[in-house]
Amino acid sequence: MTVRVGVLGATGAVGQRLIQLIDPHPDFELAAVTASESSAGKSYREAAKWRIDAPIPDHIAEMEVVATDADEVPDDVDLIFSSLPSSVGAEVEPEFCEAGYVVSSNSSNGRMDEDVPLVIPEVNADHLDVLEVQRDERGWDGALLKNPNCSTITMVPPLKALDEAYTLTDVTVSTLQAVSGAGYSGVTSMEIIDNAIPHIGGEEQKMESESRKLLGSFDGAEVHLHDMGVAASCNRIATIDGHLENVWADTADDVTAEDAAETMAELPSIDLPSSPETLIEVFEEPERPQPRLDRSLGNGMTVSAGGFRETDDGVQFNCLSHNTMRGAAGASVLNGELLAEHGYI
Ligand SMILES: NC(=O)C1=CN([C@@H]2O[C@H](COP(=O)(O)OP(=O)(O)OC[C@H]3O[C@@H](n4cnc5c(N)ncnc54)[C@H](OP(=O)(O)O)[C@@H]3O)[C@@H](O)[C@H]2O)C=CC1
Ligand SMILES: N[C@@H](CC(=O)OP(=O)(O)O)C(=O)O
Repeated sequence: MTVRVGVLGATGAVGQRLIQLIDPHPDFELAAVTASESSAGKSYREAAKWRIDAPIPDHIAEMEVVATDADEVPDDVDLIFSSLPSSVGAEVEPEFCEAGYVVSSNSSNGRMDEDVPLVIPEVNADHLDVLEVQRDERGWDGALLKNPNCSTITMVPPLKALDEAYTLTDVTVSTLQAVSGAGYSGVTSMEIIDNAIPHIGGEEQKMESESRKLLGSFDGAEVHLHDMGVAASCNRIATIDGHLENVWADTADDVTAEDAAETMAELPSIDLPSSPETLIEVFEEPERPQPRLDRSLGNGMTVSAGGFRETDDGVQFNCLSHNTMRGAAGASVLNGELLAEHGYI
């Protein structure tokens, strides 16, 4: 089955990654690219400041960028990927859903809404059926599915492994986040070179709330948040891609460093085209994972972990993932594959 797809915000940092993933995708065919009014009417080549180290596929370079409006997207598009600034997403995503489009969104608006599923397919695919509640409540033919924040996505698969085996009680995390997370015009070179910035607006709150929703349970009517405590501290550093995180996970049951590592290495992946064969790559070397060396594992979809150490209440470890692949575009594409597998498109 070929699914015709559109990308909202196709010229941005995440939008370009979406194009890169959709072009060779076995089941998806790109049919529409949207951006702001200032890009509408231009060819994709003219509108996008292409920053990926592989050329823009020729046929996509010549596509016309249209305004981000449901009337501008062909009716035979089955699936929309959204990578808009969240203020724009909050306005237009519901309009697309109301017009009948199924939307897999990477933008942060609505992630904690009770009738919006927030999903990492390898972690909580069962939450997808929140869409039934959403359709009942909102009367949409379309649907809105979200993937989480890129820093949250990095730590949640390792936490899922620990929670299944030892039950998490408290999590503390400190991040070292790449500049691509802020988008192309997010931080200037004068701000970040020879520097680190110990503040990323709203990021800590997202990690603290989204992780509890992802590891929560869905009873068929609502998602109950996990009752663990989560405290986050977020920092921007001068890497291009790849968020590295130091995590302290307290558990109800005793856990050794070796057992924690083994539990993570054994967390299964799933059978979707964009899922990596190994979901969590566990390193024995204490200095791994590192952004430059490990962000591209599993085509940027593998999470890596290492540096395991027992603490008084649980275990400490480091983890890493590619923020624009596993943390953004890859996450949305994987959610699109899940929607197709479950018959939502
Ligand atoms: N970068 C990352 O690692 C991650 C980003 N995200 C989220 O993904 C979303 C996109 O981020 P990113 O790609 O980095 O952002 P960019 O700023 O790089 O791209 C934004 C995109 O949205 C379009 N756009 C901007 N304003 C409007 C508007 N008023 N109407 C229609 N389209 C508009 C832009 O078009 P134009 O080119 O015409 O301006 C561009 O295509 C954000 O919500 C971000 O928080 C989430 C996880 C990770
Ligand atoms: N804030 C993240 C990226 C991002 O845009 O996250 P969100 O999808 O939650 O808005 C970062 O700076 O690395």
